[in-house]
Amino acid sequence: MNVLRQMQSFFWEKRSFLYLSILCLAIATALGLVTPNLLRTLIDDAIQAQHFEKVPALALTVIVVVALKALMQFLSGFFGGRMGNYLAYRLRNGCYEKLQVLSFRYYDKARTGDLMSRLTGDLEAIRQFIAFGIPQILNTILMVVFGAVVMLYISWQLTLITMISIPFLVIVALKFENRIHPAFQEMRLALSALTTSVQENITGVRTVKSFAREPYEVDKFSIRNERYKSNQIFASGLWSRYFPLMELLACICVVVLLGAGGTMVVRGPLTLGGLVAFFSLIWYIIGPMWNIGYLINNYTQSEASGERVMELLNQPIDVQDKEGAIELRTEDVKGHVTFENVTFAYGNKLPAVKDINLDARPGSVIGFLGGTGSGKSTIIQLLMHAYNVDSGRIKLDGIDINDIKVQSLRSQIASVFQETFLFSSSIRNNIAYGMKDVSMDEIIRAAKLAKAHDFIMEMADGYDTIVGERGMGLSGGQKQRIAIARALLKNPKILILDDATSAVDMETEHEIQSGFQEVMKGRTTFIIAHRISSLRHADEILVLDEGKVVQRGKHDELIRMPGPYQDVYHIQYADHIARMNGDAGEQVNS
Ligand SMILES: Nc1ncnc2c1ncn2[C@@H]1O[C@H](COP(=O)(O)OP(=O)(O)OP(=O)(O)O)[C@@H](O)[C@H]1O
Repeated sequence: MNVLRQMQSFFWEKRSFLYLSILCLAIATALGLVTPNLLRTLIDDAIQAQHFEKVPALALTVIVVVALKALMQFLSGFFGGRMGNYLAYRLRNGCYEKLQVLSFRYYDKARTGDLMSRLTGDLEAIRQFIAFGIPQILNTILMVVFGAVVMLYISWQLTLITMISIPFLVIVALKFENRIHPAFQEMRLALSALTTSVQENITGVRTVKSFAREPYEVDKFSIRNERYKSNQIFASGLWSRYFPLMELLACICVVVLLGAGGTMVVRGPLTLGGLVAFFSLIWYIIGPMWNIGYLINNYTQSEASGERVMELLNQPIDVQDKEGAIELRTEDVKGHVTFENVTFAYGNKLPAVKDINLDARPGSVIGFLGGTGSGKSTIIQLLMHAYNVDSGRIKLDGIDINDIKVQSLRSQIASVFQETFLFSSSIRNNIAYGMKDVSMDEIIRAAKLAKAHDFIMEMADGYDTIVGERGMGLSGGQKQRIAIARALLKNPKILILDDATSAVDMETEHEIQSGFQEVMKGRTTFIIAHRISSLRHADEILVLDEGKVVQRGKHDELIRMPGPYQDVYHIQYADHIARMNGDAGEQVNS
């Protein structure tokens, strides 16, 4: 119920649906109690008293009551369904919006499958509970309470016998619930393992095939499938034992009641009509009793689902706008980036970057070089305010980025990452991603600068070609060129190229970079590269090792300085250096 209270804001606007659903249900329950009484009147006052002229009117009343009851049940389901759908719709939107604003720190730990199941399975459980669970629980309470009152009115002795048998029914229902609940949970886990293996197999189909692991994958799937099957068989075994047992208990109760009730009719304190009415009421009470286990299960499951959804919605946002944060005006932004003694660690790990200082003047190009895990990407993430720094400050045009609205800061930055993500949409939409009112000419211009135009035009549908999930159907280099076009179209003040040209050949890299130089004039650019050729023209190169800057300077200075930069240069330019030395030797000899 606490969860429901937390969800209040999501359904409060349409609470009238819930009230209407409950009202219709209460009317349906009340009408349900009328039928046994009509039966009693029919038998006692019409048939036994031989007033047969009353029969048509009574029969008609029964039909009207039953029809009205059906209408009320329909309306209760209709309004409950509306309410459940509305709540699920609002929660789904709320969760998705939350996913957009959650910080990178959350995504570092989040699992895709888990988030997907919150937005689908858990929301569906909540919807079902609101639409059907709540009305059913109320229905059970109303039926048992009102049914018992009417039964007491007919015969307190028979009611007493019924009440003695009810605890047995409830105990069996709860025992069954205790066993079926873990079985269902186990079944959910088995199903989730099964779907994960299908999902991973499809996503990683190339890896599976290249390692010829198909038989292993089939075996893995078979084991999981077997587990799911066993769980299902176990659960259906429980069901098949439960219902006959409940039926048996109910029948014993009916037999005892028949004996006692029959004796009472014979001896006189109960009329025949009263006995028939009592018996139809018995099923009125026993039916909901059978469902008690299911209802408790439904409630606990939806509560757990509600908690999982609320946990997502209540997730603290690590990076968010401070009160009074500034909205940057694009035309005023110059792109002057400074890092002052910046240190940052992911979680409880050792710092990923330590004491970083840099001063990137507007329009300058800053390069980063360093081994894997040396902290290059982390510096870029911090500049985008993906995480809060642990100490030090990052400034844009002299303003601490903590004082700038996150969206406003990021809208000044365009990045091309090592791994290009393309959406399953047209190439045109992928290039124009996140931009409004972009003309086709602008898209083509950006694609030409990124050297993507020619290969796009070779495709059957050109810019309207739909790329598959994650850019399937395009080569790594082609994907990267589309990502570069996307960044160029944004025309940012700050451009980040995180190993952006790693998937294209040297010649294309050179071509793209000459395009960059043309377009990036007057913009601050950060380049992470493993190839020295990408960094040659940088105004300053920072060489990183284990999160610290170990060398800095321009290319020409660094190649003369013994150290990691020179080592990399020697490795990458061995041929060139040998050739240069050869030429120099020949010149000396001649
Ligand atoms: N999301 C993360 N959560 C926890 N630790 C991380 C995360 N991202 C990076 N790290 C750690 O931070 C350190 C620096 O990583 P970073 O990605 O900045 O290196 P890099 O120089 O860009 O490496 P590469 O060239 O391989 O991309 C590494 O030790 C890495 O394991």
